Amino acid sequence: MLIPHPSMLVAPQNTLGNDMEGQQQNFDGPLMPNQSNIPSEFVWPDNEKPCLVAPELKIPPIDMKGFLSGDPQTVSKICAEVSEACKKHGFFLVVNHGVDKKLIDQAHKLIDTFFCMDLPDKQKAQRKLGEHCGYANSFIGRFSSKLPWKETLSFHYSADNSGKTVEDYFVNVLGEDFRQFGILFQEYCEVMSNLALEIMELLGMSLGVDRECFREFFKNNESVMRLNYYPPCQKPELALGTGPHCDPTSLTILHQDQVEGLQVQVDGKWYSVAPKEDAFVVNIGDTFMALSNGIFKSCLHRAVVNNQIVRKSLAFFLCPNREKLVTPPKDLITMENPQAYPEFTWPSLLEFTQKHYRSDTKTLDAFATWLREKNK
Ligand SMILES: C=C1C[C@]23C[C@H]1CC[C@H]2[C@]1(C)CCC[C@@](C)(C(=O)O)[C@H]1[C@@H]3C(=O)O
Ligand SMILES: O=C(O)CCC(=O)C(=O)O
Ligand SMILES: [Fe+2]
Repeated sequence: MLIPHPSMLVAPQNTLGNDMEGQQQNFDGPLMPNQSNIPSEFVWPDNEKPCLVAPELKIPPIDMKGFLSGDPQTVSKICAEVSEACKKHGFFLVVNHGVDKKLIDQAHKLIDTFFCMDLPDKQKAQRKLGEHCGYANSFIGRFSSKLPWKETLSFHYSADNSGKTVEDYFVNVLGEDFRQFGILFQEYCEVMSNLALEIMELLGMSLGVDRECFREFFKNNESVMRLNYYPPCQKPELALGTGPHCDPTSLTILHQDQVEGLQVQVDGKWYSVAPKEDAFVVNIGDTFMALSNGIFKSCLHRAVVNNQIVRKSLAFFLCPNREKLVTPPKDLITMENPQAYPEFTWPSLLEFTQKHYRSDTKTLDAFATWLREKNK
């Protein structure tokens, strides 16, 4: 039986406002950006409080067009840069990516439009306990302390051509008035999925396996798109927009607006990743770390907040189709580097992170223990 991570323990009679029918209620915090004091549930312990000014992490800008059309020498240099970054901290930038700037700008504008709506209208998409899609603020009911200072809207994207999952989500959950939202984010997710598959070719070559190996694996991905909205906080030195975590997913393609906030931990120190309008920040998640047999790293990162201005980010989380077995290509399993993690499917890891464990640097190891216990 897995002992729940301490910060997962939620008082059964829950004094913090969520009804026991599993509806996540709302909590002041990020909904009251001008209040001078912040609820104690949003104050992080001293050892996790943010350092608001962190040295900049120098990560390589990877020229995607240069990779896709470059000569062998260019491709080899790019693969070496990606391999070095992914073995060290799992983050790199992608530039010259071919994504229309207008599409990105429209997506950011719709984040503002949605999160500036009245709370009851946002609550039409209210996320339910145990589910990872929908509208959430405060994350009350998930965690009893160390709450993130943010509002989020998350929804599924399915790469198979069966339908328009994103467009349908917005219309079905929020109504016909949101069809334009759905059309925009449907296109945004399709573009992200295509970019992710190109990056999978790059990661395959950087690991020395067949270029098509991971592209094929993620071809019919069932991914998650998340809109992050970080209201100003009057005590930014006490709070965190997103707490320290490793993404449990496979690959994250993040577009930050022009407000600083993303930080990555490297060798125990926090570094900021400066926003660059023409770049996506790409990072390895736990699932891809397992696929790479531990060679590429899924690393701790977080988002700090400020007391002046809203910060927003668009995060596309690539996830394999639910049927896929996450197990490394045979070439990555050697005597020197035996299989690091038991094989699993993404839905089982997702369930673990949604119901049993708060994501950190040990998620995969704790998940392996949980799987062994479950399968005894
Ligand atoms: C499948 C998911 C769970 C989270 C959203 C996507 C991918 C990233 C995960 C998350 C962002 C990692 C940090 C903790 C988390 C609780 C959060 O801050 O939102 C995670 C998301 C979630 O469980 O809702
Ligand atoms: O908003 C950011 O910069 C990072 C958010 C993040 O890490 C996440 O949503 O997983
Ligand atoms: Fe993340």
